[in-house]
Amino acid sequence: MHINKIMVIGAGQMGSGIAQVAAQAGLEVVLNDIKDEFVRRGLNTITKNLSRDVEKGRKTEEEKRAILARIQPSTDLADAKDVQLVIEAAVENMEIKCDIFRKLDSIAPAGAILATNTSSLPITEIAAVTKRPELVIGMHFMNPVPVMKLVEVIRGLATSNETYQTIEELSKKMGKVPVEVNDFPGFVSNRILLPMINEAIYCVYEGVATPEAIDEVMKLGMNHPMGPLTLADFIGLDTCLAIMEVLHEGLGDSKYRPCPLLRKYVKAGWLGKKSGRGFYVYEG
Ligand SMILES: CC(=O)CC(=O)SCCNC(=O)CCNC(=O)[C@H](O)C(C)(C)COP(=O)(O)OP(=O)(O)OC[C@H]1O[C@@H](n2cnc3c(N)ncnc32)[C@H](O)[C@@H]1OP(=O)(O)O
Ligand SMILES: NC(=O)C1=CN([C@@H]2O[C@H](COP(=O)(O)OP(=O)(O)OC[C@H]3O[C@@H](n4cnc5c(N)ncnc54)[C@H](OP(=O)(O)O)[C@@H]3O)[C@@H](O)[C@H]2O)C=CC1
Repeated sequence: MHINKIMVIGAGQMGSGIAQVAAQAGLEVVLNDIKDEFVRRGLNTITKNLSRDVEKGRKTEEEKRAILARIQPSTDLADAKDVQLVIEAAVENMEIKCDIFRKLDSIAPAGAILATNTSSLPITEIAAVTKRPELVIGMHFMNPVPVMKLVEVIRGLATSNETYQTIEELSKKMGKVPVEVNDFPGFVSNRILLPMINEAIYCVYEGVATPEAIDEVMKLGMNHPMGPLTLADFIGLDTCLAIMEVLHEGLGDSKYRPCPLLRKYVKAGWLGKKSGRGFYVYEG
């Protein structure tokens, strides 16, 4: 299927990044969130990223303007009425995602693909709330989207080969490398990454070392670009907790139990970089 117009739902750190790379690839993008101020915040992030590209000589001012002109703000899901693809990147919450997919199923044209950027939630279950499960798929980008090469493409039980191929091609068009995985809790990326992050949080909880020391060990000792606690703050501690809950419940093994300190931080509203405080404090 040829795709030239898409909707991205959720203008947070992931949604804004996805909208940016899609517009850079020449697609018309409707960027949707529940409040206008969230859409504006997303557009500001995109503008900042593009301005940095212009400063570094990677894009011209004209290219920047053309990319921004392809992104249309929206706070109404009904704007999905003429798109060929929706990529949902709202919060990691099954009820919210199912609600969005139910509504989209009645709004988006027949034949439109409904993709989710979920980090861990079951694609098959999200697909089951629609009457088009063959057109539902996981399209899991990595943070920060403009920089990271991977898109994990997750087939639900009913996802058709045609849907898979369309998303595979589109990921390449967006400058990404698609990797096919099946629908299991946390897929591959977060099945492996999040237990490491959770274990790092246990190290803080049990007083094994300070957050700074733990991050130094993993950066200098394992050559990770960011230590696991910096990365947790970067992902968002609410998202990290949601993923651990999915692994714990979905795989039924106590080795995936979320660290109580992670729960406590999320309850306190310490969500990491996006809220100004997590394992570290962030200015501005
Ligand atoms: C939770 C999930 O479901 C899945 C996930 O996404 S898990 C998270 C996966 N992501 C990671 O693991 C990221 C790990 N961290 C890194 O790779 C690096 O620290 C990083 C790429 C984020 C930053 O790299 P760095 O070398 O430390 O910093 P910096 O020099 O500032 O940035 C490198 C480049 O990335 C760009 N960049 C950094 N952050 C960016 C952002 N948020 N948006 C856009 N571009 C960004 C910079 O402009 C810079 O570009 P140039 O070199 O071309 O000028
Ligand atoms: N953070 C990461 O590293 C990664 C996250 N993901 C996944 O991407 C998704 C988004 O994560 P992320 O961008 O980090 O989260 P953010 O909290 O940055 O952004 C989520 C955005 O969605 C909005 N939102 C909430 N409910 C709705 C709704 N019903 N309709 C439209 N928008 C809504 C939020 O508004 P409000 O602020 O009001 O809640 C917010 O603006 C999650 O599923 C997450 O698991 C995938 C890969 C990496």
